[in-house]
Amino acid sequence: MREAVLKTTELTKKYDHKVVVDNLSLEIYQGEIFGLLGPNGAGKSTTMNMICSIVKPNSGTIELLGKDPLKHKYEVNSKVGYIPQELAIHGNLKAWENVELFTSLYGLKGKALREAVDTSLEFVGLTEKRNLYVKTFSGGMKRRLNIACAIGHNPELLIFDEPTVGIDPQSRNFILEKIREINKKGTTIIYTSHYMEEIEAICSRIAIMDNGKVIAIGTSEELKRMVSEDGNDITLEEVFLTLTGKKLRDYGEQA
Ligand SMILES: Nc1ncnc2c1ncn2[C@@H]1O[C@H](COP(=O)(O)OP(=O)(O)OP(=O)(O)O)[C@@H](O)[C@H]1O
Repeated sequence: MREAVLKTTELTKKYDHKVVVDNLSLEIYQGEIFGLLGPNGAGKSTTMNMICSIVKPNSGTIELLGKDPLKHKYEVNSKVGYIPQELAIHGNLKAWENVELFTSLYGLKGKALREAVDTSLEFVGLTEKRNLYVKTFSGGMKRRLNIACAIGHNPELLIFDEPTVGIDPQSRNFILEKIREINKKGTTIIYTSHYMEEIEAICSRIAIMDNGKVIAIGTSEELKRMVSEDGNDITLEEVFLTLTGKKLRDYGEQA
């Protein structure tokens, strides 16, 4: 039987009276690259933030690596890496200082910390830029550094929240290759993006989320067969639009 790295049961989050994550029950298995798709405001980041104990659920449970992250906060969170949508890095620190700062939060010290910083910078191709201030970095370099800050403690689960926003195809391709490489070493990955081709290229299973609920889940082929009989004549984007509709989301209730 496959081992669930993450299990959410009826997870719910409300802001004021609006339910933004609605009774979400989800299982993600060891070794997967699991893709999470959804229109703006679907509840993807809120879900990721609850999994990482950044946002507290109103109800429901989370089991992460077999434990309740609220009861075993340090133990569980030290095995998880989170690459947030908003860049977390500091422009007035050098590249290595950023990686050291974030990696030290997971308890690494001394030689182990120095080695983790070197390995992480090397992994994202920034060794030669280690002494530069981050405010001088291009968008692609910042995105790569954002990843370096989350991998030094060798997490068992890595969560990427739209890690390729606003970067060129070369940087994007580099990041996707690196995610595959990390996964091959055994790390389970959760990946959210609006880029369907990225999700299709790297994810073994995909969930489509809308209005706080998972409305479809499966491999890319299974999702395609949900809306088209043979599944060959349809793209993932067409599946997405068929299931979630074409109404713009960022105009809220007025649209
Ligand atoms: N701190 C907050 N206070 C109030 N409302 C919030 C807060 N954070 C998120 N929301 C609302 O919750 C809903 C879900 O937001 P969330 O960021 O989880 O969506 P998302 O699927 O990640 O969207 P996107 O693709 O745009 O990143 C949105 O309506 C958003 O405005």
